[in-house]
Amino acid sequence: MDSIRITGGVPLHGTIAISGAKNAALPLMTCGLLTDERLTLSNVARLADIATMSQLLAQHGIEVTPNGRSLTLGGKITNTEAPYEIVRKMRASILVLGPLLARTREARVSLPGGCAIGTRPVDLHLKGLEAMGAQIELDGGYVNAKAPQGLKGATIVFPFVSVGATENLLMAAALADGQTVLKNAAREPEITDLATCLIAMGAKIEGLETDTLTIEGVKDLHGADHAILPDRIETGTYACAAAITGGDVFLENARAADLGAVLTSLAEAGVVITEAQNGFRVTRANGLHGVDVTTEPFPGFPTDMQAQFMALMTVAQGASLITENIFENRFMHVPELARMGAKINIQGSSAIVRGVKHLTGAPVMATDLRASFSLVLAALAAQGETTISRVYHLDRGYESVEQKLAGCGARVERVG
Ligand SMILES: CC(=O)N[C@H]1[C@@H](OP(=O)(O)OP(=O)(O)OC[C@H]2O[C@@H](n3ccc(=O)[nH]c3=O)[C@H](O)[C@@H]2O)O[C@H](CO)[C@@H](O)[C@@H]1O
Ligand SMILES: C=C(OP(=O)(O)O)C(=O)O
Repeated sequence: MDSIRITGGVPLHGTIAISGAKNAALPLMTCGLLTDERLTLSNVARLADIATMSQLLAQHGIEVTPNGRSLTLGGKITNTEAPYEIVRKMRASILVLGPLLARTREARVSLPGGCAIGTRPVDLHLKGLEAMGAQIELDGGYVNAKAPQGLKGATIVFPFVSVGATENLLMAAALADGQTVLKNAAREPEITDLATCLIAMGAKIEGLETDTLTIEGVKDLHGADHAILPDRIETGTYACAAAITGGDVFLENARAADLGAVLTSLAEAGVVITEAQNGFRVTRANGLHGVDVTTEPFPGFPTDMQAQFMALMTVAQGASLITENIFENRFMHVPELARMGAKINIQGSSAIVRGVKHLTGAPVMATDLRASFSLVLAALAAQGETTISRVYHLDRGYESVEQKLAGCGARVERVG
C-alpha cells in the first residue's frame, strides 16, 4: 500500500494547475445513461473515482472512451443493475438510479451503505423518486425501483439540502412526463454545472444557482460537449497549502466566485487572495489568525474543506471553533493531527483548535479523502519528516498530488 513521505518546512512557490471537479464529473458521467447519443466531457481529472464510475457505466452498457483530458460516453443501456462490488467503492454510484429509472423504467442499485465520515442515508433520493411515481422496495441491500407508467413530474420540497438527492432528481426529472419543481434544492456550483450540461443535452431547466429548480420533462435528450468546471475543493485545499507554508502560489484555472465562504474565512485568517484573469494568487500578509467556521450547504463553508481548514488553524495564532454540521463523524483527522503536535479538543459536533507554534513530523494514517489532505498540509508545515499511509483515499479525489506540490518546491515522494 502506497504512502507519501513529506519533509516539511518549505514555503511553496510556483503555479499549481487546478483540475476539473471530481464532484461535478461523477454526476455528469451518469448523464451518459440519459441518451444513446455521444456525450463528451472535457477537463476531466485523472482520478480513481473517475475510473470506478467508468467501470460502473461500462457494465450498464455505456462505453467510456478517454482521449487526453476528455471522456466520450456512448452506447445503449444493456443492464439496469448497479452491483455492490462497484457501488461500495464510491457513493456517487447511487446517481445512476434516477437516470436508469427515467430511461428504462427500472433499476436495481446497491445501497452505498455508511462510510468513514458518517451514515450518509439516501432516503431523500428514494422519497423524491416515489413522489414521481416510482415503486421502490429495499431488498438484500439493494434498491429495487420500477416506474411501469414512467416517471411523472412532481413538486418535491426537500426538508434539508441534499446535493446527491438534488442531482438524482434533476436527472430523473429531465426525462419525466410534465413539470417537476425541486424546492430547497442544493445550489452548489457542481449542481449548476450538471444543469448546464443537461440543458446542452436538450433539457428544460430554470432556476439555476437558486434553491428552486423547475424542470419541464422532455421525451429525449441528445448528445452534447461539456467542459467540467475547476475543482473548488482542490482550489481551497492548495490555497491552504500556500498559506500554511507561508508561500506564494498561483492557482491556475481557479475560480474565486465558486469558493463561497472559504474565501472569507481565508481572508479572516490572514490569507491574501489576488485575483487574475485565469486564476488567483495566494500569499500571506503576516501570521495566521484563528477563525471560527461552521460547515453548511453552498455558499456556506463546505464540509469538504473542514479538515484542510482545521490543519491550517492548528498553526494559527489563537483559537478557532470548527463545527461540522453535515456529517456526524468527520473529525477522524483530529487524532492524527494530534500525533503531530496539534492541540484540538472535540466537543460533540465542534472541535476547538488552539494554535501551536509548530507541528512535528510523525507517521500518520489517512482515513478518508479530505482528512488525508489535512495531514499533507500539516506535514508541509511540520518540522521533520511525516509519512502518511493509506494514500489510496487521496487518489480518489486529488490528481497528481506529489507532482503538483513538488512543482512548488515541496519535498514530497510516494513510497511503496
Ligand atoms: C449539503 C452538503 O454539504 N453536501 C455534501 C455531501 O453531499 P452528498 O450528496 O454526499 O450528501 P448530501 O448533500 O445528500 O447530504 C447532506 C446531509 O443530508 C443527509 N441526507 C442526505 C441524503 C438523504 O437522502 N438523506 C439524508 O439524511 C446527509 O446524511 C447529510 O447530513 O457530501 C459531499 C462529499 O463530502 C459534499 O461534496 C457535499 O457538499
Ligand atoms: C467525501 C467526498 O466524496 P464522496 O461523496 O465521493 O465520498 C468528498 O468529495 O469529500
